[in-house]
Amino acid sequence: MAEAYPGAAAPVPSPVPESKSVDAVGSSVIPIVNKLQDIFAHLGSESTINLPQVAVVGSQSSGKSSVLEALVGRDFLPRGSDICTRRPLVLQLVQCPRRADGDVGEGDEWGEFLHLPGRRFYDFSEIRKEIQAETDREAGGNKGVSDKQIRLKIFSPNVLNITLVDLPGITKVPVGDQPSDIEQRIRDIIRSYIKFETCIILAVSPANADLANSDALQLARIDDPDGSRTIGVITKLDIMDRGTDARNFLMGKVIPLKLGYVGIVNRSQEDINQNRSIKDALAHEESFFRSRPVYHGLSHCCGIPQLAKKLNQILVQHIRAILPNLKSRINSRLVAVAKEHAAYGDVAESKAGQGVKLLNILTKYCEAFSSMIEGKDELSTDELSGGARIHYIFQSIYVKSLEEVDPCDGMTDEDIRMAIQNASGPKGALFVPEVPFEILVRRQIGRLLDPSLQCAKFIYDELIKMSHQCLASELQRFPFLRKKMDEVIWNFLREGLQPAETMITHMIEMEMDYINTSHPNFIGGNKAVEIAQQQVRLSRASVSSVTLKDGKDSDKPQASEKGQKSRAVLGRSAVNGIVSDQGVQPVADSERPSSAGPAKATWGISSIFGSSENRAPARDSSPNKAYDNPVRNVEHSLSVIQLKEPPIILKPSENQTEQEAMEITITKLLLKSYYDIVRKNIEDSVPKAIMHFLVNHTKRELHNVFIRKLYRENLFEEMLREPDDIAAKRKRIRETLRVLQQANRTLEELPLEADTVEKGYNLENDPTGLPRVHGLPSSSLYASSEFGMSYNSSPSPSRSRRSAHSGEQHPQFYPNSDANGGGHHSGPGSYPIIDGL
Ligand SMILES: Nc1nc2c(ncn2[C@@H]2O[C@H](COP(=O)(O)OP(=O)(O)OP(=O)(O)O)[C@@H](O)[C@H]2O)c(=O)[nH]1
Repeated sequence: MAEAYPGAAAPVPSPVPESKSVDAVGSSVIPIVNKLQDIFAHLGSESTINLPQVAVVGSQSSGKSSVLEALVGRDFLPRGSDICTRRPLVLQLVQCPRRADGDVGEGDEWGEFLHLPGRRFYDFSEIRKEIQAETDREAGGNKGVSDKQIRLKIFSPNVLNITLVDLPGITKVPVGDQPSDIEQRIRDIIRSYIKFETCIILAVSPANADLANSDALQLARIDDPDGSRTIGVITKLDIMDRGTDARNFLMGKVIPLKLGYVGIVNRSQEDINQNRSIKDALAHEESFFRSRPVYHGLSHCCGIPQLAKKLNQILVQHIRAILPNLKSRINSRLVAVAKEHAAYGDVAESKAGQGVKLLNILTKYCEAFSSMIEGKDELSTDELSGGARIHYIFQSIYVKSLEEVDPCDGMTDEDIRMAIQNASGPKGALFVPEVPFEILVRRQIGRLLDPSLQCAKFIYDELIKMSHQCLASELQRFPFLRKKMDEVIWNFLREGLQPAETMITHMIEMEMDYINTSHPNFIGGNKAVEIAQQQVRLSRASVSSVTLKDGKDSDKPQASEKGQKSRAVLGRSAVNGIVSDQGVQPVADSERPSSAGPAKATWGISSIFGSSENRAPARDSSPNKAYDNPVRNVEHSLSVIQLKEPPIILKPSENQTEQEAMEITITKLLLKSYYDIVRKNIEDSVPKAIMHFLVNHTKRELHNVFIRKLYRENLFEEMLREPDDIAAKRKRIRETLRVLQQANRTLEELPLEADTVEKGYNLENDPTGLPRVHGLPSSSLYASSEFGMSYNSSPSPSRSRRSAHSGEQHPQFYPNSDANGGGHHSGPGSYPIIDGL
């Protein structure tokens, strides 16, 4: 039992039963925070609730450490009239698990310093000594100040995970080892903590100094100009000058603060010297306010419990801010888990039930497969899927690749020349024969087969991929069924691939089999010759201009003659005038094909050139000097001319004649034109064949195939057999769902609960079922004016109670005299002191 304080208006009954543990700062928020932590844990996230830090600032000896101690409820900080706090003390309260029986014993609460890892301080007076010793170690023994923190953790089942910071007090005149700029240094240390938006500032000002010039308020205002996180704490109300009081200040009339002020009476130095406990100090404080009529009606801003209440309110507001986000996270998780739970479904027992289930799965699978192909499935925004991938393969891979291929790819001019010479047989290259064009174009068309078959294979692979994705989560339950379904669909797809491939092969073979040179889009021989001549003329013009410049042209009559001969052949079939344009003599009339008109080229290939009439005259005109010359030469020779043995492999002579160049150009033009026609046909019809034989066929027939192969009564049991771990998983997911639903309900209730805490009520742990007021003395002596109650020095036990749910308070005066008998825990005796460590 506390010793009576001098000056107390009346003997103060014991605030709480000695054995009863009292509450630490924010303890009323603990249940809510614990619930939230549970919810976070269920979300499987690392996130926790980061509560704001609380820092005490003020001038030296203003009572900062005393306020902190009272809030924590244990004696462990060095206090005194001289400078005590010389290094920032970062005090982390850490909630540790409660014993199974719920009791808190001596060994359940301890302190640990960062600089002494692993050492637990169960004796709190030892903590104070270590703070002093550690301060001296860093800042020296002679009033020196250091910004190096001391970090202390207090472990207890009764605390909220919150950080409190005790800071050195502002001083003006350097003493001891303090440097000349001590005031600025201390201000800098303080600001390095209070500048953060998440820091609640307790600006402590002693009432026995000039409040209007408070260092604490002045400093807090710099970092919190609108006062949204500053609580003004006025200490030493008990030692104000006689005749003065802090009423106006507490009411915010002098320097207004959004969060308001709280007036405090801490232990005096004498009380500390006499080892008066915090509990006694709180009782004394209550008695003080009760005995000072000037503070009546200001109960909401008087006393440590009110300060605790204000802090609780801030914590609750902070928690409230977290709730909406948490709610939406829980909701979306709930939706996902509920979906997963539904996927596990129930176990069908009867044959009929199993049949329905199996049929259902097969039908759903086929629907999902079709939807995926048609693009009605859940549309991904990350990548192409299903049918869109098929389209991509057709257009962006297959068609694009074909279009990029040069029709003469893999075929050099020499190849073409060789083919022309071979096709001409022994007659020499009099005309461009049709045969090499056909051979070459066939060869190029044949090259379309591989990419077309590959395209079909790609689509087949895509369908296999889709089959994996269909009903993936639902079929996890039935691995045997999944395996069987995979087998069926894969076989079926393979069966679909075969006709598609055959069709593609046929289409290419058809194209190769009949070269339709009458195709309306085919360039035709005449046009090809025309273009080829233009090309040759252009290239020759550029060559001759170069040679003329060199002045060497006239020096080479042989070469010119040779050119005349080859051009003569071209001249016969080419448009009149073109050759002479090049400076070559026109051939004799007798050598001209009679029916060749000037606008009609007669290259001797009837199918290409459209008219077969041209062919005969062309043949008639074939004898020329080139054929006669060797005979003449032999007749005139007198000695035997020995011929060289022909080599085993014969290649055309190295020099390409102009006629040959022209023939090559024409052949290439024809090739390109015809190849383009075929390519377009194939580009169009290969995707159609694949869609018809493979994709759509699968879509149409899959369900029937499934039913035929898998829907057998004797297989139901086997098909729907679940692996053991699935049952366990179903159980787990059901439990997760239940927990999440619970968390969701808790979140629904939390705002109401938070509301209660914010108003200062906590219905928990009250044996009478009456609302126990946290952070606010349940004694009506402290009845809040916000509830229309006032401080009363002559308490009446007969005051009525009002429901906490309706936001009303239950005034109780002296609990021991409470007629209803519920007062053993209320009134000064049940004063909910902030303790618990
Ligand atoms: N009578 C009375 N004395 C008080 C009150 N608050 C603090 N004191 C005394 O004032 C002195 C300074 O208190 P501290 O809590 O050490 O003050 P502080 O602001 O932490 O001091 P420094 O850390 O040195 O700046 C101590 O002797 C306390 O007992 C009060 O409300 N009334």
